[in-house]
Amino acid sequence: MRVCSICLDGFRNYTNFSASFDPGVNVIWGENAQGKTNLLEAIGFLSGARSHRARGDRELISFQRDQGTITAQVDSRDRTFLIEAQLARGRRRKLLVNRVKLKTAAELTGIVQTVLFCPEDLALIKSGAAERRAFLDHAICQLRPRYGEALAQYHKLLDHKTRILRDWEKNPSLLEVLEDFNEAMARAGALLIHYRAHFVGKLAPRAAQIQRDFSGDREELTLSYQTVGTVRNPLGPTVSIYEDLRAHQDSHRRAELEARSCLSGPHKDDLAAWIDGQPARQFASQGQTRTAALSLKLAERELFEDDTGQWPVLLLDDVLSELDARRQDFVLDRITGGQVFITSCEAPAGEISRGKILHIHQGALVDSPN
Ligand SMILES: Nc1ncnc2c1ncn2[C@@H]1O[C@H](COP(=O)(O)OP(=O)(O)OP(=O)(O)O)[C@@H](O)[C@H]1O
Repeated sequence: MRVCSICLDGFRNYTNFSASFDPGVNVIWGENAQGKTNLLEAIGFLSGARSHRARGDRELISFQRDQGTITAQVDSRDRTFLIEAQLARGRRRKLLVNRVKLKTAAELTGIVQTVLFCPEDLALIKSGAAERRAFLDHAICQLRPRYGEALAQYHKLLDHKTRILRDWEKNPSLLEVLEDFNEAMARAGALLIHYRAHFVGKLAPRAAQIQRDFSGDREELTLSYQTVGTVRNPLGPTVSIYEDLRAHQDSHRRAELEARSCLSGPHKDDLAAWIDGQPARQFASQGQTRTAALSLKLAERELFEDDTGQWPVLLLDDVLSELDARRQDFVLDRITGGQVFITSCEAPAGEISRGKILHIHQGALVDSPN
């Protein structure tokens, strides 16, 4: 899968802009606030018509304009697609593939998939479990639609159960349905745990290998899936996970009523990370944090390829800062397979063996030496 070329008009700080890309590495460099992330965002938009940072299309349209367009030629599944996104203020957006209007943005995900790393992803290592759960959920949802359904159902049930536990003293009749909620949550929760455990089982060795390659065999990254303590075998059949969750609910019933909140379940899961045996959250340096977060994303990308047979397009925003020369070299030269876009504030120090360098200044291409 590769993005061959893109045209942007009225998108962020781009007017009448076009660029073509290499099937390998594309380094997009320029000073601050020139449009590097905007370009990455436009490429990311081709997958699912979503931006990783805008809250709506309005933010994506240039300040002085009423509409903006992204047009791209993409090779995927041995075919060529022309993708067009027409964004307009006060009107619904239009998405077209080969000039045919799409019914849903999800149809784009079948053509282009992307894995994005941005500075906010450092939170994957340094912040609380919620960020890591969101990473797992996002990755597994893209691969397994059934997981997305179970996740949505679980969160709906959790909201209801939270309200029951909060209000039961005022309204004791609510307790009559508590068991039904527990039962349904254990069913959906068992599926979540099953999928997460299998995903992490495949992700962990890949991420560990990538971290070793990155650091010249100096660092060992260990990932471990942490779920409800009474689940004896998260990799086992969902029926036994379900039974363990039910037993756990029974033993915590009184505590939950007293606490008036839902104390445990897969909504508290974590993906714990250690570097050389020390918890990464407390002890990883800036560079190690960046490397570990990136190793997770690169491992996710490999699992995608295993599953679909195509490399997703890799978008790396501001990944090079804080990395030493060896780690920069790994990013620029040793990420193999698939197309990669990397933004940087500096021109690459050395040659890049395969790929293209695009210099961006005020939303325009300055030169492209190779
Ligand atoms: N809707 C918009 N219309 C016009 N300009 C916009 C719009 N949204 C953002 N910009 C501008 O685009 C410029 C470039 O933003 P971008 O985030 O791409 O910078 P960057 O090159 O990645 O910079 P940095 O290296 O600082 O991260 C900013 O000055 C921003 O104000």
